[in-house]
Amino acid sequence: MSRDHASAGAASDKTLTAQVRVDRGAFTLDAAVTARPGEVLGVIGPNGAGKTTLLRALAGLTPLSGGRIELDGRRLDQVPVEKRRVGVVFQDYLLFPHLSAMENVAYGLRVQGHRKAAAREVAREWLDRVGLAEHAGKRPGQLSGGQAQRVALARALATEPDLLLLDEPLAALDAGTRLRLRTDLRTHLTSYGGPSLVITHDPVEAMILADRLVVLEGGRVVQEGTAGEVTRRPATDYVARLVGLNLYRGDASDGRVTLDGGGTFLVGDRTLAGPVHVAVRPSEIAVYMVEPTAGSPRNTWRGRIVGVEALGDRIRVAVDGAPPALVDLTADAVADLDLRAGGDAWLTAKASALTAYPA
Ligand SMILES: Nc1ncnc2c1ncn2[C@@H]1O[C@H](COP(=O)(O)OP(=O)(O)OP(=O)(O)O)[C@@H](O)[C@H]1O
Repeated sequence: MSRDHASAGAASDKTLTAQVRVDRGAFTLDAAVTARPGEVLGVIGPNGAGKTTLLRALAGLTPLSGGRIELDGRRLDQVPVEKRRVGVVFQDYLLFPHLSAMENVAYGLRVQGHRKAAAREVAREWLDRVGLAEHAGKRPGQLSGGQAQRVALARALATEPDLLLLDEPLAALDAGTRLRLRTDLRTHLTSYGGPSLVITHDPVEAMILADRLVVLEGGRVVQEGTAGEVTRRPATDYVARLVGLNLYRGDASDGRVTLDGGGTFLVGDRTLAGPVHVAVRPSEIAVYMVEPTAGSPRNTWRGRIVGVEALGDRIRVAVDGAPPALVDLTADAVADLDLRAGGDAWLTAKASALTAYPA
């Protein structure tokens, strides 16, 4: 690293604390996010949830209607955009088509006031770090998607930003390239040292890249936590679908949950009372063609098969009943049971296989 670059900023000691409000006609984003130095915050949510709006607001590209953005207690939202030291990787990278990879990376440093030679030296180092040393002279049009992504990442990191923001950084890549770059990106995010925020549609990507997840829906944070916390106890139908869980709402009393949509579940926990969620993995539900005889404490209910579809190495069966359920079976089991859409089936789930928690 050149001397004037090394002295430029210290990304590693700043915590992001933001309360962001953006009014956009019918849509309002009102979300609080925090990220510690070195922490990668994954932002997930359905289309139109406000993920990009959040990122643009943090970057200063969309004005706040309210709230504040602080880095280590200092107001970032009062700093002019060009002085914010925020690195952004956009979904389509937004590289300058007429500049070489090296000039694209050097650009941000030039804007920060680095001299041309120093900026080029740092840019070369960064292209080397992302494995593109021999492509420094190429323009974006001569690079593959994966290479362009790495130039965009190098451009964002070269400025030693206090905050790093990435909007669907791997979405534009083909599946194979995405897989390879995911691991590289995780490595770069880990060595970055400042707080970073990654928007993604892909739950697997979120789990690999992020230390903690924030789920946005309708402009609000509906859940946050580690991937494990979010997937074990989804707070909304969106999260449950994302992680492939059945999620039910109901009212608990004395180890029994009366489900809002009809039906009851015996759950293991007798201490729960009042509104609860019950999450059940599709693989924890068994299917029978005739009513099973009573065994260990379990829930048994009847339903109609409304869908049978292949899902990787399993078959996912959708059953309409009280309650409805998604069930994962092996192909052999589906053949043995002679399951087909339109037929009736009995479902069972052990009380111990249900996760019940306060809603
Ligand atoms: N320039 C704009 N003017 C007015 N409304 C906008 C504008 N951009 C986005 N919106 C609205 O803001 C809401 C949130 O959009 P945003 O792009 O932030 O969502 P997102 O979670 O990033 O969605 P996606 O996953 O589809 O990219 C949407 O309802 C959208 O219609």
